[in-house]
Amino acid sequence: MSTLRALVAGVAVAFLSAALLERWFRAHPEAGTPPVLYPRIPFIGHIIGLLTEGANYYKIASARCKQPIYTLPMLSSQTYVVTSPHLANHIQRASSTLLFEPIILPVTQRMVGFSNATVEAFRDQEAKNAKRPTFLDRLHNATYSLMGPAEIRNQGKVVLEQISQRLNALPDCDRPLFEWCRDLFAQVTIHAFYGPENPFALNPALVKDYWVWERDVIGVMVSPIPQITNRKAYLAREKLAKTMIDYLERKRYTQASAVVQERIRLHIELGVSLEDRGRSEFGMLFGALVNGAITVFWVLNYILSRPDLVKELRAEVEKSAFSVDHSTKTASIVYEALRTDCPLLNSVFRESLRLIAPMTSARFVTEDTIVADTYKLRAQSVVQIAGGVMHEDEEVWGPDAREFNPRRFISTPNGTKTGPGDAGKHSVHSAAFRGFGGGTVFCPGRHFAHIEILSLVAVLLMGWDFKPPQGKDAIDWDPPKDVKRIPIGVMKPLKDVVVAMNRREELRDLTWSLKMT
Ligand code: HEM
Repeated sequence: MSTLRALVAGVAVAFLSAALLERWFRAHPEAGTPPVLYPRIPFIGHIIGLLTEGANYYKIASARCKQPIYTLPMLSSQTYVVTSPHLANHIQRASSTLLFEPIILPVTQRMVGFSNATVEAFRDQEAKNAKRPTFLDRLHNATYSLMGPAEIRNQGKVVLEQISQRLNALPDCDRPLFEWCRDLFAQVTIHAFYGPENPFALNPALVKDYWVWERDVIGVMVSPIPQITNRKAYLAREKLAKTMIDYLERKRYTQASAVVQERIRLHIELGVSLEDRGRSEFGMLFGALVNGAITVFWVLNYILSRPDLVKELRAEVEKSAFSVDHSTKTASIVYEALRTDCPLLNSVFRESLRLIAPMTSARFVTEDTIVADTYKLRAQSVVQIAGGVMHEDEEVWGPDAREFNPRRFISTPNGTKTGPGDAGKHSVHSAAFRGFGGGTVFCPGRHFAHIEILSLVAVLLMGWDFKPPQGKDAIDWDPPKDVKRIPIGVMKPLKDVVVAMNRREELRDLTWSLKMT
């Protein structure tokens, strides 16, 4: 009984001290720092909010604190949340003191299980001291240059050939659309990056392990003992990491993409162990597979649930990018024409991303930094550009900000703000669309993702009909999204959508060929 009393007294004292401390801080906010949004439960309220509400918490907090930037105090540190595109632009430009590296390194270590020695090697203090480009600088530069719009063509051709082959062998039947998109996307993407001897090609069942791990990736990352608390996902991760290690050990990468070959070379040059080189490539898969696979499902969902849009898009693709060679019975779709001559398809792609991408671009403040000549960000804090909040902001996009508007990006890739009757249309700030991040951490995979997603969507629209499955009168489009997920990627559907996928009768006998010129 006395132990219980002591415990209750201890908790009461802790709460009282926390409340007093917080009152003190409230009375003495530091001059120039962004306004503070205090949590309802002192010190830990925002942490609880983020753990329980995920990306949605930034929307809840921003609705309470309608400011372009504000401070979320958490225990002894703080996070600054940026909700204005104008300030996002300033944050992106302050890249000498607001860094991605101190955030991404520990995150990746927890994600893939690197040793501490490898993380130290990645920090490359020697290069920093000598003011030379670090390992991560060189990896970053190689990735951006080898995945640029011109350099990505070879890899693009491989992925289009893979999609074509798999679709040509696809039987008509009812199938869960999300699961099907996800698995197809994983297979063709890993082939394009890691070549024909990639682990999923040698053992297709591994794709399922991949999604088991991905579903609980956050759990594995935050638990101190994931081998016990998140066992299934942890074991899947270890199995996948081992297959990547085996892939490297047996030098199965001779036909891999240029970017993978260069990554492998740079890791060997740094002296990273075989084990951690395998884990690093496994981590790379997360960037390459997950967002694209989920995005393709949502783009299809937004289009196929709107019969008029299906008609318009078919007409656009048919006019600009589609042709049939009757002598060989081949139907072709040319990617470059999709990119440059199909403005509605491109607009739908960006609009879909706008509605499913809640990602926050997180940067670590390495020294006190003044942003936009106004706000002081304190060293050792984190600043987050709240993509999900910005994407739903009516001030930015107009009164239909939460709705799907297929034409929003039709005249400019930045999007246009809608007004009453569309009379007052004007271009949106270039930093408001956060689907691929921005600044020095602008997604290097975006050109490749564009090739894959636009081509796959176009061929499915042209070659297949999507009808209700057996026994149903309608398709259950627009499943709920996992809005509470920690914002490390696009939102998944919480329920799959079953569809009857049948080849269109008039094109049934043709072989499909997706091409790059
Ligand atoms: C629809 C598909 C994709 C989406 C929505 C997406 C989204 C993003 C976003 C939002 C960021 C910025 C993160 C930040 O600011 O903190 C990012 C960065 C990154 N993405 Fe993507 N991505 C996609 C496809 C890909 C692909 C195919 C790759 C394959 C290489 C890739 C590799 C990366 C990498 C390596 C970074 C970090 C860049 C750096 O370290 O500077 N992404 N991506």
